[in-house]
Amino acid sequence: MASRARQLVEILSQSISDIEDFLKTQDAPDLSIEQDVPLSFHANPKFASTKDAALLACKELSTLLGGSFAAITNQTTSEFANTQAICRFKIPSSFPPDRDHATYDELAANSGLPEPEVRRLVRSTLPSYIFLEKETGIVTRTAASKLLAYNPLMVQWVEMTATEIMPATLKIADAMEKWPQSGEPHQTGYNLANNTEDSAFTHMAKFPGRPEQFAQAMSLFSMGPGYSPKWLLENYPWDSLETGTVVDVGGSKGEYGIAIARKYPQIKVVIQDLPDVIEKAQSSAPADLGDRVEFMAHDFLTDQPIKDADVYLMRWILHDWSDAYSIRILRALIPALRKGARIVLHEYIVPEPGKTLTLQDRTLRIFDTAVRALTNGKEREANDWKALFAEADSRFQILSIEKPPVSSLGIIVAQWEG
Ligand SMILES: C[S@@+](CC[C@H](N)C(=O)[O-])C[C@H]1O[C@@H](n2cnc3c(N)ncnc32)[C@H](O)[C@@H]1O
Repeated sequence: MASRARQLVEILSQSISDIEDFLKTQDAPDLSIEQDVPLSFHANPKFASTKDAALLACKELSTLLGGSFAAITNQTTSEFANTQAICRFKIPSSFPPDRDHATYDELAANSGLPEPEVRRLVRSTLPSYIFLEKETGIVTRTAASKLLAYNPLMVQWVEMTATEIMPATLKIADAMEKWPQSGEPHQTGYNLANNTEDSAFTHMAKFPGRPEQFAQAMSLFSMGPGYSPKWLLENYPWDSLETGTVVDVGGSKGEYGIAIARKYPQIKVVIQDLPDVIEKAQSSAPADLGDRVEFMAHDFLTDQPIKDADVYLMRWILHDWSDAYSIRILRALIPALRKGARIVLHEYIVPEPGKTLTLQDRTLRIFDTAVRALTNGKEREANDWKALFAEADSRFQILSIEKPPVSSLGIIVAQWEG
C-alpha cells in the first residue's frame, strides 16, 4: 500500500486537477497568490469540497514533513493557547502506562481536570494533530503529544512562548504608537504586556523561575544541528591567530570561548558578561584549560578593557539590541582595538526579500518579531549588518558576511582599519 505521504500527494494532485477543470469551465484564470478567485466560487459545492480536500491534504503533508516540533510551533495563537492548557494540566502525560491511547474518562482521572474540560481542550488541538480521535471517545497520542509528554524542554518552550513572547508581540503595534521608532529596551510590547518600566530581562529576573524558564526554552534551539559551535569553529580561520587572544563579549557560560580554547591550544580566551553571570560561569569553568580561559565581569555598553586582542567575538548579542544600542556596543570596542583587530559576529542573516522565499525567511521574520517585542532588538539582513558597522565608524571594514550551509547562524567579519 502507498505510504500516507504518497496518498496525500495523490489527493492533492487529483484535487488540483479538479480545481483547474472547474476554473476552466468558469473561464477563470489559474489560482494566483495575487488575485483571489471570485467569492461565489467558495459557495459552489464542487469547488468548496475539492478545495477543502486539497487544503487538508496540504496541512497533513506539512505536518508529516515538518515533524512534531513544527506541529506545535506553527499553530495560530488560539490553537497555541489550548496547547499551553493541555501542557499545564499534563494531559499528554496522563495516558495509562505503556499506552498511547486513552478514553476521556481516563485522561480526566489522571490529569485531575473534569472530563468535559479535557474533551474540549483535546478536541481543540485535533486540527493541529496534537492528538487524534480516530474512534469517537478514544484519544491517541501523536508524535507532537509524545514530544510534550516526554520532553520537558518542549513544555517549557510552550509555556515561555505563551506567557512571555505572545503577549509581548500582540502589543508591538501599541508600543509603536506609544514610543514611535524607539530603540530603548524598556519601550516595547513586553513593557506594555507586563505593565513595567524595566527592560524584559530585568523584569523577568524579579520573578523566581521566569529567567530559568526562558533560558531552558531557548536551550531547545541550541540543541538543533544548526546551532552547534562547530560551524563557527570550522568556518573562521582561528588557526591563523598563532598566540592570539579572543574576547568572547557577552559570552555567558563561555560555551563558544571554551570550545575555541579547547580546539586551538595556542589561543587565550577572555569570556566577558555581567557580574552575576560571570560568577556562576566561573564556578563551572573547566579546570583543564588553566589560565588560557579567563572570566571577566564587563558591561559591553562601556569601554572594552581588554586592549589589542586579535578577535572580539559576539555571538547572538546584537540581535537583542536596536541599531542605536548595537552601534553603542560596537563603538565601546574602539578604544581597545589595534589596527587589524577583527570583530566576529555569529548572528542570523535574514535573507533579502525579492529572492526565492525559503522557510528560513519565515522563521527569521518570526524571530525578528520576538526580539522586537522583548527588547527592541532586530534580526538583520546582510545590508543591515553593513550599515550598522558603517554607522558605528567608517574605520570598520567588512571582510565577509557568510552563512555556512548547515549552520543556522551566519558569520560576519569586520576588521578595524583605524
Ligand atoms: C543571547 S545571550 C548570548 C550568550 C552567548 N554569547 C551565547 O551565544 O551563548 C546574551 C548574553 O548577553 C549578556 N548581556 C546582556 N547585557 C549585557 C551587558 N550590558 N554587558 C555584558 N553582557 C551582557 C547576557 O547576560 C547573555 O549572557
